[in-house]
Amino acid sequence: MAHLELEGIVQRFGSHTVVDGVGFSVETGSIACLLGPSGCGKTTLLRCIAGFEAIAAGEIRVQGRAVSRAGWRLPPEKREIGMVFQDYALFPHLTVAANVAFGLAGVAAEQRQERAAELLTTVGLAGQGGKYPHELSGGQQQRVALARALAPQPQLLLLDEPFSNLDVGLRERLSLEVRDILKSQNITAVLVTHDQHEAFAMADEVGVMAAGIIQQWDSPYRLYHQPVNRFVADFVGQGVFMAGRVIDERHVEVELGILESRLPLECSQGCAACGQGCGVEVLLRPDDIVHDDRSELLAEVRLKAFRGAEILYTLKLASGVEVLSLVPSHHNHALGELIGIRLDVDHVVAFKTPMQSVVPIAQSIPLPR
Ligand SMILES: Nc1ncnc2c1ncn2[C@@H]1O[C@H](COP(=O)(O)OP(=O)(O)OP(=O)(O)O)[C@@H](O)[C@H]1O
Repeated sequence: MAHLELEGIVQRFGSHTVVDGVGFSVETGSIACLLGPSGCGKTTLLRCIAGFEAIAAGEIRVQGRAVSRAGWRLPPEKREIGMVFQDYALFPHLTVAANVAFGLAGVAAEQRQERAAELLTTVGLAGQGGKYPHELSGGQQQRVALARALAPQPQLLLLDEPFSNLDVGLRERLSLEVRDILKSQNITAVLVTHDQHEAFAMADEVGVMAAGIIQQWDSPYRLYHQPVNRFVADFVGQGVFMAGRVIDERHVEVELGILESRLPLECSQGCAACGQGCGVEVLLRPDDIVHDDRSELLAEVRLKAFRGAEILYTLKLASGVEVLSLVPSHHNHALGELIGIRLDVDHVVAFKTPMQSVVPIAQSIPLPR
């Protein structure tokens, strides 16, 4: 049985529908993430799960038991749900150990201390229980907040942008550490974030939201490689769309040549019968364009972003269209330089162009070396 189930959830503020018919389920021990741009309704949905917000329609169930329906909700304190917030929300006048033990009302003092110490060890803060929150770094404070949320052994943990106050490096490391902790304790969790790196580092499944609707509920891998619509393709990962024309179910012609797909062409919007000549926009990720000195096909370096092991190049083709290419950073080329590229597309993702028009394909005229 799924640990958490949402069915047809609608939530409104006045006439503004913020969550519009959302449904998904999360298995026990699984980590799910709601990912989307600011204002898409993800925090509101998390608050509905926690019981802080009422719902206008649908049903939320925790371990098969309804906790919210239109016109009724189980109060948050009766849901056995733990929460971790963006701002840590620690009590400044209590020690770290006392913060962690706070949720253990009704437990004998000695056991509370033991449990707090045990949780602080779990989150990598052994021996720090006597300190006050202001004596800790942001990352350490968030670990305390996690330990405090885990103290009462909640059935379900909800995390609202838990790492967004931390710097990028720490954010990624802590997401992985928290994932480890949750997995080791088989805790079911739902995370809300607008940061896809955080979502990908932590979650087993991700729901990409826009305008109150889950656009795609999938594994991080499939969201990146098989986005179901242009919104998901744009929001998740980087890439460009290039005009193309379908040749057959495994081949699409774009200005760079003919793309051959190992898997049958996946055209969105139910375009199963993508036929010859059908106009499409093909998603090209930076890893689909490979730098190859031996290639006849040249592109001009317009921008470069050094990323340590790799450089993300923005390359201009002869037609003026720009594409992205992720290249090992020892291939360090200057702006304006012409470099050889070739396509290495494993799986072609195409979106039907409006009106099913047959688009003209620019010829891939080789740039002069
Ligand atoms: N209490 C409220 N009263 C009225 N409108 C609200 C309330 N809370 C949120 N909203 C509106 O609901 C919409 C969704 O807000 P929500 O906070 O759920 O989005 P979000 O995706 O979590 O965004 P962010 O990443 O910026 O937190 C926004 O348009 C917001 O202005």
